[in-house]
Amino acid sequence: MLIKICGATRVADIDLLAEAGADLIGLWSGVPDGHAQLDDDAFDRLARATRKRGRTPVLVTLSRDVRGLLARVAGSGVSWVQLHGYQTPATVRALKARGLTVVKVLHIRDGQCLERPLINAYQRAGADLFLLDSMAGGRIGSTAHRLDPEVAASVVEAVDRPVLLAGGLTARNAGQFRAVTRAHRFAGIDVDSGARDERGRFDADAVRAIRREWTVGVPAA
Ligand SMILES: O=C(O)c1ccccc1NCC(=O)[C@H](O)[C@H](O)COP(=O)(O)O
Repeated sequence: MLIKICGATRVADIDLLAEAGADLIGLWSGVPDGHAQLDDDAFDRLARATRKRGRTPVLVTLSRDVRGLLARVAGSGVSWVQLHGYQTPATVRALKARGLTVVKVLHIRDGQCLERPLINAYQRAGADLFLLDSMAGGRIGSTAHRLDPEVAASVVEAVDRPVLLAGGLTARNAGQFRAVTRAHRFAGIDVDSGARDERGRFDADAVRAIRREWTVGVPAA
């Protein structure tokens, strides 16, 4: 299974996350006012540092501007894109046409998956993976709001692509999601808040504990 940690802003973050066991590292571009938004130079530098450490950088974005996204991936050599906003299936198709690996986020609010009617269209457009994330307090990411395990299990059953879970995940709540982690489509987890200390800095012990607890009983890929 994959461990994705989201929101690196410094090369020191990349060093820490790579050493602690992250497989994928989320770098933000096109997230206005986001706490981990990067300018283009910083994005390229952190993408290079991530690859140099043998990890996969992921462009995490709210943007619907396909030309802008293609320019960003061309400039940085990043090949994974996480569409975290309300991008359409057409956006997924346009990115897939350029050979990118596309992760489409499905938002869960009040127990409902907002994009459920679009799941088949995203699949036909070529989405490689889905990422389930919780919405809370008007925010659509890094909410630290725990996804409901039963709702997560029902969405995982409804899709035909591998799924990453997100939304308030920590080492401590791994046990609540065993029904999901045993599912054939479960591909891994994505964490921001739960990988940080009280000052908001990434915490290597927290990342190691997340890896240890979430891989219990999950066959190695
Ligand atoms: O954090 C945001 O506000 C955000 C905004 C736009 C795109 C992505 C965003 N968050 C990134 C993530 O993918 C987080 O890792 C995910 O939401 C899980 O966060 P957390 O619940 O804090 O573990």
